[in-house]
Amino acid sequence: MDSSHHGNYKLSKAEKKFLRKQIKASHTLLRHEGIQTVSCATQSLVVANGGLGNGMCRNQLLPVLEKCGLVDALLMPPNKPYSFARYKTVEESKRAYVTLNGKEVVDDLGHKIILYLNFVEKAQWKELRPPALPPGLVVVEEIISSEDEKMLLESVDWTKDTDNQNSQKSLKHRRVKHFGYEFHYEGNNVDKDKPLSGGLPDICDSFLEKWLREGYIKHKPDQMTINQYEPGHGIPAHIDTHSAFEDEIVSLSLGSEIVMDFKHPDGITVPVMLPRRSLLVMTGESRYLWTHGITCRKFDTVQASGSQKSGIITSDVGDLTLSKRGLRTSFTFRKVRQTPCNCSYPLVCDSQRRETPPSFPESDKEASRLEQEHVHQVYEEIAGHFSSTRHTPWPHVVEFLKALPNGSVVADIGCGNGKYLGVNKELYTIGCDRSQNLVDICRERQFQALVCDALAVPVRSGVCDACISIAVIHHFATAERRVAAVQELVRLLRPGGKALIYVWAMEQEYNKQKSKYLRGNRTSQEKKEEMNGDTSVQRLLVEQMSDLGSRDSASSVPCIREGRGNSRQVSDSKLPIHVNRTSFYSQDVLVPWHLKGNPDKGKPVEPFGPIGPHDPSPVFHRYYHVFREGELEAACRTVSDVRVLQSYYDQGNWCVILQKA
Ligand SMILES: O=C(O)CCC(=O)C(=O)O
Ligand SMILES: [Fe+2]
Ligand SMILES: [Zn+2]
Repeated sequence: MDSSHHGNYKLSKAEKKFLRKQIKASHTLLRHEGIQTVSCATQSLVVANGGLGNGMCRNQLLPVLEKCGLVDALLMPPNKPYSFARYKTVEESKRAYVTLNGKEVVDDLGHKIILYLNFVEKAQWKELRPPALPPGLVVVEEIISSEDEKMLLESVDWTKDTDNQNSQKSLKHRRVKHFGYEFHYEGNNVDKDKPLSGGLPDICDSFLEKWLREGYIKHKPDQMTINQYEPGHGIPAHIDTHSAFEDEIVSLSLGSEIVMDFKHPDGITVPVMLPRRSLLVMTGESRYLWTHGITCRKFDTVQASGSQKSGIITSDVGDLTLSKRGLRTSFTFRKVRQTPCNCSYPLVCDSQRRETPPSFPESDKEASRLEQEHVHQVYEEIAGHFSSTRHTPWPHVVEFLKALPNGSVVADIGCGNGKYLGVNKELYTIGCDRSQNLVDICRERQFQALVCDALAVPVRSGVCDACISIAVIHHFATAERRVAAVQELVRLLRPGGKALIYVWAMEQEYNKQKSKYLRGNRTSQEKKEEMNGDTSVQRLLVEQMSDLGSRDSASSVPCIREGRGNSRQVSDSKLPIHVNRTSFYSQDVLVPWHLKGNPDKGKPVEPFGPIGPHDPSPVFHRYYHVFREGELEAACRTVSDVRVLQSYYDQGNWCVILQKA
């Protein structure tokens, strides 16, 4: 049967609805994934909603497909809400197309999922993942016996109240216990002068001695953290603070296997299987440069055949499925460092910052200086690259602009490269930005724009019908300055005029959904934009198909992190450097921008430390104050003559629409 020919026979309402959705699935695959479907029958099908990314297991989908014929290959790419099936013959794939299209199947958790099938030329999947483990990483399987595992697990006493030593904590998404030295999550460091009494448990001693003897580890650890993860729990991506611990960090997995994600600063993610009773050894690059973390979820994407138990999850999408997590307890052993770290990764080394990072501003003057150095100057330097990553206007901003009456006068305060200036041609729009280079880009695009500070816009009061300020006010470094920026926006409005404000949210996970900023696993094209926090990257198919009964198993559990996710030591009032693509643990942060391209545009300075041989792209740090829920609204309420019409969360941002009285 050809999907485009349904003869003269009149379709029922349900059939029409199904057809619409099937066509939509095909369009979405093309638009977002570049997968072409074809109208003539072939041996191969793409099965939308039949993917690991929306909770479908290999052993659930395969029998369904096999009812229609012999399946040659079933490719299930990780985290994707679709899979590819190749049948032995076209006859069989046609049968599948006819019988399974629109068919409801039930996944592992009893959710109903409707499949949409389309023919493709070839069942193929280009794997972008490098086939190697991060350098310096080893997983030693079966390092202990089942009996020892049992004994170690039984030795952990979670009931004992050791609060006087402050070594046991119930964090939001796992339980922890510390030995030897306590790890302080607030500062991401240990107190070297205050070892905990008792040292490491005696029970660990014989194992450590044995691993030393057999060469799995080189140093005897003096600190241990026990983490316990229920299914759905996790640990945010982080690098164990360089200045706190020596090179070698090892973690023993007990009770259940789990997949740990390693991420390189360039954006590559390598998921690594840690089987139960295995020892993860991180040294060198894998310990110092790559982040490690465990995503909060109840299922992991694993190899179906089980031939290779540990290490990197294969890139063979013909052999992936989902595995239900169990209760995992890990013993992480580290050696506390007594001298500063001198690793070869200065960009991520808290011991090797050449200059001291800026502090939290104590006065308006300091705030202004911080903004100058870590907002204005940075945008001036990165303008070209920044602009090349900012194409797609955010839909709700577009909606706001399109809803304004024709002829409205609109100011875009902090217009960047002008991506909103031409959205609605029926408006009179003027942009302004603090960066000359960005304003030049706007002018090249034939938009009206001028350079100014958002605290002093050279426009008469009350002349604007509307104003927008998208991703700007979070760059002001005190609460007073942020309110003043709102005040200035309101000053421009005529009575009844409206303003739309977007600021970056501290909460990058909201309503059980991770923002695009947090979501990993992207393609190389996506990487370019995502690397520096652009939120306009392509949406996942699973979102597009949200009305098709899909669910995102990868983020089905809310996971607000307990304040970790950065490798830096946060001492006194120094601003912490945020690790891109991780949760925020501080509201005032420096967010790195990895400058790519135009190297001839003068050698930009590297603020904290030399550019190592490992990272060819200079890094700039932009200051941000990320807003907590309600904070933007509260700031707006202190401004007179204005009321908050609407307040909402949109893809990692807090947003308000104001109206002048
Ligand atoms: O659970 C694990 O294996 C790792 C724990 C970890 O990375 C840490 O506590 O720093
Ligand atoms: Fe760690
Ligand atoms: Zn270091």
